[in-house]
This record gives sequence, structure tokens and C-alpha cells, in this order.
Amino acid sequence: MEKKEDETLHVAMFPWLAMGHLLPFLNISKLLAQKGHKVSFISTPRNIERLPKLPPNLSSSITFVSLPLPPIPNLPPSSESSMDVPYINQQSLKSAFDLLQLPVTEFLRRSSPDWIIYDYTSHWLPPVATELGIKKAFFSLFNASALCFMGPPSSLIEDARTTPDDFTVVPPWIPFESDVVFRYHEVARYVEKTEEDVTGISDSVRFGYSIGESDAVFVRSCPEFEPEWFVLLRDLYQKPVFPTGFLPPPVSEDHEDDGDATWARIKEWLDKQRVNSVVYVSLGTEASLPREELAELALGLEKSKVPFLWALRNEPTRSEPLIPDGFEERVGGRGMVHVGWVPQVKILSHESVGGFLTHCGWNSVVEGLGFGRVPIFLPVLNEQGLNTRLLRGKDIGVEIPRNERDGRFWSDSVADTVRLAMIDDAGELKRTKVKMMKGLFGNRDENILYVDELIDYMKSKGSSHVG
Ligand SMILES: O=c1ccn([C@@H]2O[C@H](COP(=O)(O)OP(=O)(O)O[C@H]3O[C@H](CO)[C@@H](O)[C@H](O)[C@H]3O)[C@@H](O)[C@H]2O)c(=O)[nH]1
Repeated sequence: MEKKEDETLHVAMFPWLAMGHLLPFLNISKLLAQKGHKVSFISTPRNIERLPKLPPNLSSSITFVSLPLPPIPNLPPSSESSMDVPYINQQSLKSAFDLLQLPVTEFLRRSSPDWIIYDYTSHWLPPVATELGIKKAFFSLFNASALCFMGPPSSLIEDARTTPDDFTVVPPWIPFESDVVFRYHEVARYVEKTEEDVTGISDSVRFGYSIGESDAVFVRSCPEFEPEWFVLLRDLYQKPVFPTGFLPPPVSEDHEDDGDATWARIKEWLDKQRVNSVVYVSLGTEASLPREELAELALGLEKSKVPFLWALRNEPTRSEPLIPDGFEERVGGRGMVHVGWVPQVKILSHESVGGFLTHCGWNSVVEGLGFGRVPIFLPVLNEQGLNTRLLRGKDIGVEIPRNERDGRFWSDSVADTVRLAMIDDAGELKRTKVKMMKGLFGNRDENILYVDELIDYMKSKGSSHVG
């Protein structure tokens, strides 16, 4: 049933319980709402509370559907997102998430959206949607090259790669030369430490069913940036694959509002720094470094002599962050350390920021390049190593050298890499190259064209409601 041009869609959104997923899902929801469509955004109470307030003109188009996270043993009651739970215990959060199947099904039955856009964790959702006659799209927050590396649904479900070494080579389904592979330590450290799969379902299997049983796959990237990977992805999936563009977030609608004290303090400090002089340091919402590496990072920043703003996350298992003793006094006014949530997009948009020392989470990459900030890569877990290889392959950014096997790195390499990115003459070409990426990643008018195409596609499939 094709929807007519002037008809509005009702789209349900169901992201994984992680800020790096909730925020881009909300971002695309706002774009749908701006185009006059209706969105039901499904999540848990604490996650909904953490999201940025909706602009008044969109608040009647986006309805938050708050479903309490069912309690399970070993998961503290307030732990509703991946940043509340240590990385090695993420499977417990997934067990609780799986218990949302019933309330989500009830909501979908009651409200009959035309489409549901869902994340990799809800592998159980496609059959539910099919039964209710609701179209279903898997929205990938991983880019096309990372998805290709992971492979077609059949391989994901088979989950045949088991050892860290298996992930350091180009898989057989990639028919061209590629260096998008993991380094040993990027897999080994986490494979070995992660708790047994308490859900019985690995992430690979979740991805496999989520992709394999979808009607379409939406990917937060574009063929201009990853041409060969999009061609391959369509071939591997044998179904419609749509780029969403980079969905550059609007600065004014970032997590914190303008009256926020954290932003006021950070802005005051940034305002005093020279244009393009500051390196912003953040490793996202899930990654954390062992104590000795954190110390090397701190010492490296100190040795670099470059002004820095370091956002250190509050780690769920530690009462206080592991900044080396006396660090803040030694760096004095040259460095600012903030523990806890910061308004990242606003920081990156500030003209004093020139570089971004990042774990290479895809949201951070998109946000940093959208403002032309030079990325300094320190990938830690998930697909962050693959993102780093993709970008380095295009001569974007610089990577902090590490030991291939154990991942150790030293303060001198941190200092040298930061100086190369920020001030050394040898880094000039890199800085120019990154400025050239600003349009592709940050231009909202250009990027929205992808969302327009995606909406046209969703309308063309309309609703397949049976009841
Ligand atoms: O203090 C903070 C911390 C984070 N953010 C925002 O939160 C998001 C974080 O996303 P990302 O940079 O991708 O980091 P993670 O949340 O750590 O990323 C997880 O999700 C990404 C998307 O799937 C993956 O690429 C990563 O590997 C995975 O660890 C970004 O929009 C940031 O702007 C803030 O605004 N303030």
C-alpha cells in the first residue's frame, strides 16, 4: 500500500540503551518530525530523562513511550544505560533489555505505527513487527565498512570467528584490498574479560537477526565517503540499504541547555584560549583505560604543552577517577579536567578547539569532523579500531602508536602525536585535509537530502497493516 505524498507516517523508534544510540535515534526522530511525521520514541524512564529537551515546535510530534526496565539480579535498579554498567557486565543490561519484548509488543499492537526503526540488540523484534504488519528497518550506528567487516547475516549468526586473531585479518567476503581490520589488543582485552553471555545470545547473533530479518537497513554514513563499502553492503545483505547521511547534530539542541553550569564553566575557560589551540579529550560513554594507561595519557597531555580540555567519565565501578596525583596542579591553567557529562557538541563547535583526542566512537568522529577538528585516535573497544583504520586509510587524523599485542602506549607518543596534530609543521597537510571534511560531515542541508530519500522510501512501502 503506497502512502500518498501528503500522508504522514507514524514511526516507532527503539534504540539500544546507550547514549551513543539514543542520541542519534533522537536526532533522526527530530528530522522526521520536522517533515511533519509522527514519532513514538520508546525507551526507559531514566534514559528519556537524560535526553535533551525537545524544541517546542516538535514536542507535539514526538511522543516518548516510557517503559520501565524490568529488574533482574546483578543489575542495580538505576542502571538503565550502557554507561551505568561496566563494559564487562553489559550482557546483564541486555538480559533486562530482552524483557522489554512484551511491553514493546503491547505498545506496537496498541498504536500500530507504519514503521519501526530499531537497533542491533532487539534481534527479537522483526518477527513481532511482521506479525503485527509493521514495516521494520534496522538502523546501524556503525558505518558501512564496519558492517561489511562484520559480514552478511548468515556469518553473523554462525558467529564463526572466535579468537582475537580471527578479527585481525580481512574476511573472505571482502573482495578488494582493505586494511579495515582490528589490531590484536582491540579484541583480545575485551573478549577475554567480558562476562559469560548471560542472555545466551552473542552480539554477533543479535546483529545477524536484526539485519537479516529487517525490511531495510539504514546506515549512518554516505556513499560519497564509503563508496565501495556501500556497494558491497548491498551485495552482502541482498536488501535495500539506505544511507542516512551523517545526521550532524544541531549545536543549540545538545544535551545540556544554555543555562547549564557545566557549560558556563567550560565556555569561560575556552573563551580565554586561542583559536584552534585546544585539544578536546574524551573517550565516550563506554570505554575506560586501565590505571597505567590513564596515567600515560595524562602525562602525555602534560608533556605536549598543548592546552587541553579533558572530559573524564564517571565510571560505574569507581568512586573517583584515576587522575594521577598532583596532575591538575602541575598543568595549571593550561588544562581543564571535567569529571562527568559535558555538552560535547557545544565544546566541539567552540572556535578554540582545534583537535579531538577520541576513542573513535562513530558519533564522536562525525561530530568532530563536522566541525573540522583534527582527530587524534585512541581506539579502545567495539568497532572503534575499524573506524580508525577506515579514517587513517583516507589520511584523516593521526593515531597514537600502541603495542600491537597488549595495547600499551607511552606518554611520549601521546605528546608527539598531539603536537603533530595540533602544532607541528609536519601536521599542516593533515589539518588542511580535515578542514576539507567539514562540509561532508557537518553540512546539515546536504545531509538531510539522505533523510528525504529515506522518508520517500518508507512512504512508498507505506503500511502493511493487516488489521
Ligand atoms: O560527556 C559526554 C559524553 C558523550 N556525549 C555524547 O554521547 C555520544 C557518544 O557517542 P560515541 O562517541 O559514539 O561514543 P560511545 O557512546 O562510547 O560509543 C558507542 O556507540 C558508538 C555508536 O554505535 C560506537 O561507535 C562506539 O564504538 C560505542 O562504544 C556523542 O554523541 C557525544 O557527543 C556527550 O554529549 N557528553
